[in-house]
Amino acid sequence: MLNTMDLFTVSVSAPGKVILHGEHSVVYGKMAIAVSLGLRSSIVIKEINSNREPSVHIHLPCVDLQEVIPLEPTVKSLFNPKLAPGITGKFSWRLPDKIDHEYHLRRVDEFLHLIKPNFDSLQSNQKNSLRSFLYVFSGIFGSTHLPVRSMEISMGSELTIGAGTGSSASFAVCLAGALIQLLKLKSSSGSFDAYYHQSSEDFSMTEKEIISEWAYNCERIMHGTPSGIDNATCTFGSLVSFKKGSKPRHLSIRMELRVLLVDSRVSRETRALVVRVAALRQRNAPAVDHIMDACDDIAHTATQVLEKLSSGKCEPDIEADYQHLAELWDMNHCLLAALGVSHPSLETIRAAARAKGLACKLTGAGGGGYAMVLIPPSTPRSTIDSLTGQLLEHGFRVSETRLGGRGVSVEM
Ligand SMILES: Nc1ncnc2c1ncn2[C@@H]1O[C@H](COP(=O)(O)OP(=O)(O)OP(=O)(O)O)[C@@H](O)[C@H]1O
Ligand SMILES: C[C@@](O)(CCO)CC(=O)[O-]
Repeated sequence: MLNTMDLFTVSVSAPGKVILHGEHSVVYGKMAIAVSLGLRSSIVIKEINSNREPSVHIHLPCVDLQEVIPLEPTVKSLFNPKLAPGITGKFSWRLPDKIDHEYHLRRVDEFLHLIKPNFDSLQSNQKNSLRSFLYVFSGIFGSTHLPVRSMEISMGSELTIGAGTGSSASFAVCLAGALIQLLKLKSSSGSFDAYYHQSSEDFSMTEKEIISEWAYNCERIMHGTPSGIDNATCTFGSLVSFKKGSKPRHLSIRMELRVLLVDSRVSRETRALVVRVAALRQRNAPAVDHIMDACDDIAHTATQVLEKLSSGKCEPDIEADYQHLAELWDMNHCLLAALGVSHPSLETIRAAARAKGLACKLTGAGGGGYAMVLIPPSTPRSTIDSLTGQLLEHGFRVSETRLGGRGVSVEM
């Protein structure tokens, strides 16, 4: 019999991400680099004693959703996920890349329709959050013998949802991280199958790889064919480089780039912008291919400069290295503008930054969304405050944040 001593609470956070270089060109096989944001999502899972039917109480204020999911039918319908066709053995939570994704997702969808007959009338962001929750919860706990009990789960985020800063990956990384942390605590606490003799307070590299893969599966639920760069960046933090068809590469950059992250408040659709670039390329293939090659060179050079800056070996060059980065940001923005994915609001932000001697580029698909202003360490506080004031007056949203911070972490 479990007593209150066995009730666990876990708290986990994960960053959002921005693309530093390689947006659009990554679609054509070039290198992209993304970096974690200082803005984070967080989750708290609290096991509770309840006299009512054992249930999971989910509170997702960012998508305006509050749900109670009964545990017993969840266990019956969704536990024991299957391995993908052609793979023999038994599924384990350590093998998210081996799950029969389509089948498990289909079971989750059928189950949600069963317990929530009005499921189809929910907004699509609410549906995706619920699907992702049940998918990961049953995928992880459904392959263990650990007893599941009533719990309260609540999630918050400092990120704007659906604006290109990786809120979906950050959400999924938090979720998978917290469930794995709970599993660690439960299995190290008693006489259950001991996955861990001792539960550590943070995630190991192997656990991070597992978390990133669960989050990748959630990204598939949200987007269909994600590249994998978002979940990797939100999990590992720091800098991730990515090329289509290869595994994302985690680069350990021990520095934090300071930026002003400016929300143009112009909504845009990534898919439409990608189509616009494809159409431009169809009419002007050689010119567009040269632009993509130039973006690729910029991504490679920027990686080298960042690695140099982070090595800490060359103190006297810091100013020059930041100047080099600024130059690369400027060139990259202009190349993206040549592809037709800037926007008057992004140009207004850039002009204000340039008037203060600061480099600025759009990030993500463009056409609106976010711009980033690079703030070298020597920038006077008064310059940052004055630029922020001007941008706010134009009606933009501005957050001063750091890029390149820690990835998924257990909060004390
Ligand atoms: N804090 C959260 N709580 C619940 N659901 C969330 C939360 N954050 C993100 N989501 C889910 O992620 C979806 C947003 O994914 P979407 O890819 O549209 O935006 P993004 O991840 O911010 O942008 P991008 O993928 O271009 O960086 C939401 O619709 C919701 O389902
Ligand atoms: C524009 C794009 O390169 C980045 C969008 O964040 C599209 C993609 O990589 O799928």
